This record gives sequence, C-alpha cells and structure tokens, in this order.
Amino acid sequence: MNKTVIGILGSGALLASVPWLGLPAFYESFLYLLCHWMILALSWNILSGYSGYFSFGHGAFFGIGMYTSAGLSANLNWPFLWTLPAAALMAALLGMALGAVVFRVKSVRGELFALLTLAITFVVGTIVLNTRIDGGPGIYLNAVAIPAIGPTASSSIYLMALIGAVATLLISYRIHVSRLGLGLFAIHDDEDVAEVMGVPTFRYKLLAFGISCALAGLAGGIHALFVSYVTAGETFTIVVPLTVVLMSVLGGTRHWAGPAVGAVAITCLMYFFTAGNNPIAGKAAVGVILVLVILFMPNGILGYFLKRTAGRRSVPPAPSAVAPEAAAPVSTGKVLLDVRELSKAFRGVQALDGVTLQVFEGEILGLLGPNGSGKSTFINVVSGHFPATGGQMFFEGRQLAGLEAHSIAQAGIARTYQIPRPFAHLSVLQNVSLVAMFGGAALNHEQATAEAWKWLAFTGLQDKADALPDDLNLHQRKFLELTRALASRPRLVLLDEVLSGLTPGEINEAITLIRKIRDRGATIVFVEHVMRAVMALADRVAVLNHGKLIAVGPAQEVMKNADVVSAYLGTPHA
Ligand SMILES: Nc1ncnc2c1ncn2[C@@H]1O[C@H](COP(=O)(O)OP(=O)(O)OP(=O)(O)O)[C@@H](O)[C@H]1O
Repeated sequence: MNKTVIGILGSGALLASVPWLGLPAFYESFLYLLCHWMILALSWNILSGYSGYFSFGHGAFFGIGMYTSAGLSANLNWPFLWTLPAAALMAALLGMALGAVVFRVKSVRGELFALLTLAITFVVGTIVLNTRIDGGPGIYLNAVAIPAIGPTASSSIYLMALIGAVATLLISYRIHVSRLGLGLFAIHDDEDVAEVMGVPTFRYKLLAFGISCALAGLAGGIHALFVSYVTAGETFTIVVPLTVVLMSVLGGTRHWAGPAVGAVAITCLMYFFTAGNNPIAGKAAVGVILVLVILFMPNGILGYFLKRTAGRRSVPPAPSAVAPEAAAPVSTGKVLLDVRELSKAFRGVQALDGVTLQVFEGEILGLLGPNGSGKSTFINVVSGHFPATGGQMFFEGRQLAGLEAHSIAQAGIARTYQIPRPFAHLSVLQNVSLVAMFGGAALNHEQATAEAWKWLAFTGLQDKADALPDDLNLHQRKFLELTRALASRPRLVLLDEVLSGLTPGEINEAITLIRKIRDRGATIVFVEHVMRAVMALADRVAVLNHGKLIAVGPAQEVMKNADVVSAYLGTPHA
C-alpha cells in the first residue's frame, strides 16, 4: 500500500473516532457537510476535471440517488443501507445511457455538453415531480430506521458520509495515477489525437461518467436521510452543479485531491458566515475568492502550491537512457499496407478518389502532390482520424476500414501531424510514454516510461523531458511528434510534412533521423514538399493530384512523368 492510500485511510480512521469524543452534535453535522460536498465535488471532477467534459448535470444524478433511496426506504420499506447501492446504480445507469448517445457525437463537446447536461437536470426533475416517483408533495423519511453505525442517529449519518468520502478520495486517486486517468487527461487536451494515439476515448469517457454518476447517486442517497424530506423543487436545481464546479475550480481540477480542498474551503467559509448570521456575505466572499483564484491561480489552490514546491524541488536527473538498438532493415517485398479504391469526400470536395496503392515492408515511400491533392487526407484516413467514404485498406492482411482509430494505432500504425498536436498539459515525457502505453507497444506504466526515455534519447529531446510542449521551439515540437510515433513501436509510420518550417541544418538532422528509423525496422510513408529530402530518402514515390493517384515508382522516373510535371507546373499553353 502506498503512502497516499495509507494517508487517506489513516485520516478517515481518525475522523471516524469523532462520534465517540462526546462533542456536541453540531460538529457531526458540520463534518457531514464537508464529506457530502467532498463526494460531490470529487465525483464531478472524475469526468469533468480529468477529461474536460464540463457537466452541469450533477444535480440530476445526485437527485436520482436521493429519490431512489427515499422511495425505496420510505415507500417500499427497504433497509436504508440496501438502498445506497441501488441509488448509485440508478444514477450510473442514467449517466451511462446518456453518455452512450452523447459521447458518440463529435459536435457535442464543450459548452454544448454542459448545456445538454443542464437540460437533463430539468427534464429529470420534471419527470420526477409529475409521476408517482414524487407525485407532488415529496417524500418524508421520518419513519425510516437509521442504520446504527455510530452511537447516535446523527453520528451514523456522518459515518456513512465519511465512508463515502474516503471511498471517493481513493477512487479519485487511483484513477488519477492509472491508465484511465492518463487517457482522460489526453482527452482533455485533444480528444481526436488521443484516439489516434490509441486511447479508447469513447469507453474511457463512458467509464468515467458512470463512476462519477454512481458516486453522486451515493451522496444523494445519504443526503435523503440527512434532510429527511425530499422534494423535486429543492433537489433538481442548479445549486449542486454550480457549487461543485466552484469547489473543483477553487481547489484545482487537475489534481485528484483539488476538489476536496475546494469543498473544505467553501464549506468552512459558508458555515463561518452562516453561523455569524451573514449567509449573503458568505456567498459574496466565495464569489470574490473565486474571481481572485481564477485570475491569479488558474490551476486552483492545490495546483498553485504544487507548482511552487515542484519549482523548489531539484529535478531528478534523466536516467542514462540509450537509443534503441538498430534492427536490420527488413526489405522483404511483402505488402504491409494494401489500399484499394480508397475514397474520402468532404461535403462536395472529393479529397481522395479511388486511390489504390501498396506499401511494402521496410521501404520509405514518399507521398507527393501539389497543395490540396489529398496527401494529408490519405494519412488521416489510413490512421482512422477520418473514416473513409469508400474502398478498403488492409494492414498485414487485416481490414482497417471501419475500425476505430485507437484500434488502428494498436494494430501498429503511428502517425505525426503536419502542425504538431502535442497534449499541451502533459510533459514531453508523458506525451511520449502515453503513446508507448496506448499504442501498438501496449506497455505498462513503468515500461512505457523507460521506453519514452529511450526514444527521447534517440531524437535528442531527453533534456526537455520535464518541459511542457509550449516551451519547445518548432524544431523540437516536430521531433516530439516523431518521438511519440516511434514510442508505440509501430510497424508503419506515417509522417506528415515533418520537415516543413525547419532550417536547412535541421532538415539534414531530420533526414538522418528518418533513415535511422527505417534502419530500426519500421516502414515509412512520408508526405513532403522538400524535394531534396524526398530524393535523399524515398525508395519509391507516389504522386496524388485532385485526390487521384497519377504515378508511382522510383523517384527519378516518376519526376519525369508527363502527368506529374503538368500537375506541378501546369500544362504548357499551346
Ligand atoms: N476536414 C476537412 N473538411 C473539409 N475539407 C477538407 C478537410 N480536410 C481536407 N479537406 C479538403 O480536401 C482536399 C485535400 O486536402 P489535403 O489536406 O489532404 O491536401 P494536401 O495534399 O495534404 O495539401 P497540402 O500539401 O497543402 O497539405 C482539399 O481540397 C481540402 O480543402
């Protein structure tokens, strides 16, 4: 068991002793509220903070939990503790049913997702109010037997919330340090790239949403007993989502404990002002503090302090990683990628028009063509970034058309982007190790980090391992794209204009590097406008024009082809 888990369990055990200290009941209800808001804020953060899908629907899932526990215990006489798993399950089912539809639609991201989840709160509230679930007068829980966990009724409710808070902290922490957490942070920064790098984005979002909703449902279930009277009007409001967003942003959404810090800070502040008969002043104070935090601590209180202490800590030296051993180039003549009649249309633009092309194992194939001829689209379709509109693609005999992008990455195809698209909030090392974990190499956390160091040494970026992508210059960002592609140990690498924007010296360096990549056993398809690089590297070239393949063969021959000359220079005027 690691120190963090021991710390969480130890603090929980200490707080669990409070009911036996003989303190006034006031302390228990105050501690109850702290735990209650901690569960809600931490659970919201698991989807919204980690993956960036801002949900305003937490009130709906919390409310479903409240009504499930209230209905089952007060109307159907279930023992109260039995109602809690049901509350969590009902909330999770609603969340996952919603996610199963919404997460498939690319356009429902950002503010649209927030609005949609807010609308769900009101829809669920209206249904509950106008059906037998509530029926109008609400549900009373006065007659429900409170499970005797502590010495008194109020201490029992507090202990239930404490157990929930400890469990939520443990779950939040475990997700943060797991593959799921890393995948969610990648989704936060660039979901499309995360998918292309091998992260199963749909499954991860759905799982995070399910866990988040289940915990909100649990908090709702316990809260039903705490308030002992449940009404739709007070449950399905904007208060819960707004408060948890404030708490999480205040504490820091990128840290597993940030929302807990925010929950403690805001609950204490509100309690302080309410106890002094100044609840309005308390709300104003929370607002002012939040504005100050957003302005001066954009990563929240915890993010701010962690950054400061990290700055003071000496950065551990990079392990003495050596670049991977060179494997013998494999030029077997075997077809690695077999593309047949591939087409892609974008509303009226036929970007690829029946392209048939074979890529042989161990070769470097240059993909050429004038601007807008379909080169990047070819890479986008083969890597699964865009679905094809027609045709077939076989990689090592396996059909790629119809596969999701993460499955294509896991099959052994890696790519770079013409304009580098690193994960902005992950360090250079994390950017590379993430791909080693999720891509074709499928390594565990430790192996992936070691693999990332090796490839950073190979591309000369090891001194930048702790930097954020924004701190890199263009040359380094292009090399980071390359390093990420290599860390997945791909059998096919698709390079999209890695040389554009580089100086002549940097281009020479990149040419040497691309040769080394092939010498390590990978097959390369590269899109390039820098002709001296094409001539120096390519075994064969293929030329596209208006989405059609017009020539393929050795570079010297193809560049003399009349169709190619006219595609680049135009047809001579009579
Ligand atoms: N996402 C998109 N939506 C609509 N049209 C697109 C999209 N991506 C590409 N296109 C269109 O498809 C055609 C081919 O574009 P593509 O980017 O593949 O060309 P390219 O050969 O890579 O060009 P360049 O050398 O300038 O990068 C162009 O007409 C382009 O405008």
